[in-house]
Amino acid sequence: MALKIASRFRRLLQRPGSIDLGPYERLTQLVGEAEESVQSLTDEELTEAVGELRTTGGLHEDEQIEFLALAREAGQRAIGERAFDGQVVGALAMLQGRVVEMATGEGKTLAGAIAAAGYAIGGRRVQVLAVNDYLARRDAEWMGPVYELLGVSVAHIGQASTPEERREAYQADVCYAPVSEIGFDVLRDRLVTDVADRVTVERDVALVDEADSVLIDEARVPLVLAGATRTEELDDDVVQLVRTLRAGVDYEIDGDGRTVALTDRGTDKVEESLGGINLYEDDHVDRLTQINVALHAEVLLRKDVDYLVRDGKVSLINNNRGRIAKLQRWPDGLQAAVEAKEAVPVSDSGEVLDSITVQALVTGYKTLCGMTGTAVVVGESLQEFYDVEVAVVPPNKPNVRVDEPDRLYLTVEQKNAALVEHIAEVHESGRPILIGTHSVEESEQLSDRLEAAGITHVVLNAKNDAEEAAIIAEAGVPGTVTVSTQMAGRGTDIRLGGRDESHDKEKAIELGGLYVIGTGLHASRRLDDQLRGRAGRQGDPGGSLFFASLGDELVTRYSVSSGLRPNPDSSGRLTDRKSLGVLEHAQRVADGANAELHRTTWSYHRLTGQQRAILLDTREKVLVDDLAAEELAERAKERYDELVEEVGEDVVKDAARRIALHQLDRRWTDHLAYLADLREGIHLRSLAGGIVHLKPIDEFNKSAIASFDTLIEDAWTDAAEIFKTAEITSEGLDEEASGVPRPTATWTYLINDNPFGTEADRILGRLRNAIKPESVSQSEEIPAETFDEDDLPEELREADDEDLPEELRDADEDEELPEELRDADEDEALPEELRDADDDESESPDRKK
Ligand SMILES: Nc1ncnc2c1ncn2[C@@H]1O[C@H](COP(=O)(O)OP(=O)(O)OP(=O)(O)O)[C@@H](O)[C@H]1O
Repeated sequence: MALKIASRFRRLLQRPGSIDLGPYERLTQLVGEAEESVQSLTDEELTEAVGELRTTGGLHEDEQIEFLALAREAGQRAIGERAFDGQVVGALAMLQGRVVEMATGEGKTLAGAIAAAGYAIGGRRVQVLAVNDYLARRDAEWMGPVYELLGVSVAHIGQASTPEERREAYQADVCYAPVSEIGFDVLRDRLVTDVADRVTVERDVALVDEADSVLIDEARVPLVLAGATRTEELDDDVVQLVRTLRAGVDYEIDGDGRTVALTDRGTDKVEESLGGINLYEDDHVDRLTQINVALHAEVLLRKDVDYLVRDGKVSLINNNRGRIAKLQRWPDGLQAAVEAKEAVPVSDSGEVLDSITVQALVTGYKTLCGMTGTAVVVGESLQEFYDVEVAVVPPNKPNVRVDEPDRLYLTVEQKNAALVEHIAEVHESGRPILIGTHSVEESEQLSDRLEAAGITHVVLNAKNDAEEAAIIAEAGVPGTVTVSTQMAGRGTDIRLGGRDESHDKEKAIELGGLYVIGTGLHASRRLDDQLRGRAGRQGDPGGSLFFASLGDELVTRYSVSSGLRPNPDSSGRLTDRKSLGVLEHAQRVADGANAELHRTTWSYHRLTGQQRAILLDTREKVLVDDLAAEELAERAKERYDELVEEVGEDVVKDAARRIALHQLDRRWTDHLAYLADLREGIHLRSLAGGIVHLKPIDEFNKSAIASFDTLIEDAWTDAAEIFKTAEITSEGLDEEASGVPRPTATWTYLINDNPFGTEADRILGRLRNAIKPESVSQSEEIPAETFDEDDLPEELREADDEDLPEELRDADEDEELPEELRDADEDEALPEELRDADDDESESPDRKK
């Protein structure tokens, strides 16, 4: 009874959303007691003792205790780190499929390695999902000696790994890899025509590092496999022409800054420049598409914010991480348009062969666990989407970091001035400062301001992860000012006094430790906390402070500041509760919007995932069995028998397999394109307030099911037709001549998705719809996009955007919205599926539609 009460009491003390750690703590105590008996073992005996625990059905409790005692000893011997109790508790929780919250610097790397090894000894195969190449390699190598002593094989994968290296790495007991690389391998394996070409293994245990980033923030990011079809070039005259167009006169930017379109005047100008053609005639559809795509690239995609130009190539910046996303590209003509804009060589374009979201990838594992510094606030989402619980492990030494209250200013300019002044003041004392910005562009602007103020500093701007890690590791040296985007150099320990703690560590402590300054609040408190968490590691002193202004994107997008009566002091600072409340409100709305968007996206992807599983089931039978030969022998019997006679049964079976695989893949690619169109059409109809009889998701599912219904049967019918006339000799099938060519090249990328398709999908879809209304069902209900200048606020009508004062350039968004939407707090006026939707990812309804 007493025990029960104690346990209830303990539960009450536990952080909300976290599970009770009591059972793990009791086991950890037993691990401590078992430790002495393993200390006398030689290294060989230790490895042998772990080997004896190897089993196939997972470790029982007493085996877990023994294993953890051995693992603790192995950590001590191999890398001089004896796992603290908290790390053992964390490892135990992960071994039971939990996501563990441990603060920065508490040693997640070792805790994760112990858990991974524990799974491996229990007969499971583990993939540690890292956030980038650098961390995958670093952790695999760092923990390598521990694994070795435990007799557990370990490997890692990075973007540069060859197929052979990947195949071998996946075979290891524990494989560290960026989540995107695993996803791309899964997609590529999906397309093989020979089983021997596969590299991945069955997805068994996923141990996710930075679990909240991967499972929540990036969950809806689709990983895409595209195949080359042709090189798209933009005509130079189109590129030149678009450059002469003027904002607000020849084209208008949509209220949410996400779409752009020609005005009537702009259309006239373009038509005239192209020799008096009518852009809207069927003959000029390609031209119109080119113009619109080029315009989008020219005015909406910003160099150094959306992409960087390096080594003659356009690299996308992953906005979630503020770093270059290698191998990413925009689909279809958009990439070519940006390449033309930047005058770099045009790369191949292609079609989407398959795609999978991070969430769908992760839910494909049999067991999921993970670790992060900030999990508990997304505990409910983790439960909802992945059915995993969070275990919050308290820090080894209490956190003494001082988090100062946010400093709010009226305008962005006032905030920036105060920011630089404050940095200068603190820097004067020599206290090490780490400044977190939201984008590479912002980092560079701040850098200019710091330079003007004579403050020596280093800037991390999306170069490479290893370099960033090396720079940020030195951020704790007195006198250092480091400017960094939120995620740059993450996973790197910032020690006071520098990487080896030899540069005035004592002074750094005396000065109050690392001081983290945020240049603006993030869309979620959790992201703020990630930045703060870089200071005050392992009980070190430290501090944090965020600056904000009512002009920040967070506020202008998600909150209402117009009803306020701000009363700033002479520096523009606001200290009244009501004004400060705006920040919290904006973060709450943004958080809610993201959660809703996540839910909606997932609902759109769930059916596609189920359909993919059905398709893959058939594909697998074709690949490993003789299903294709059986089907085609039945559907084209005469030809089949004839060919067997001519070239032998093995050749015919192989040809049948290749033809069938091609047709299944072809149909799937077309189906995906159809789904993208479908989402687009439904989205536009609901925005237009057209006749929508069903909820958008139901409408989508109904059509998607109907389209998939006959997909496999249609693929067989086509395959049989092709088989009848295919070029098949004793050498095998001539794929090209038979009309079943494989893609000449494939590449992968990832994009920020929203339920209605990627941004580029949407632009292209809209273009298609505007141009060819018959291509989308019920499209007559979709009004063509027209931009009526008279609807614009006076000062925007004729003015070139560049001529406007800065606040107006961005501020016009609100003005453009109908009254009831301007400050719409809970988005009541929006169509249901858009309520709370993240503006960043979805379109805000404006009156043009
Ligand atoms: N048991 C231990 N004994 C001694 N040092 C340890 C132990 N565990 C971890 N460390 C050290 O603590 C530091 C932080 O470890 P680690 O980088 O794994 O933390 P983390 O929790 O992953 O932090 P982040 O949130 O930045 O990823 C490292 O320098 C590591 O060597």
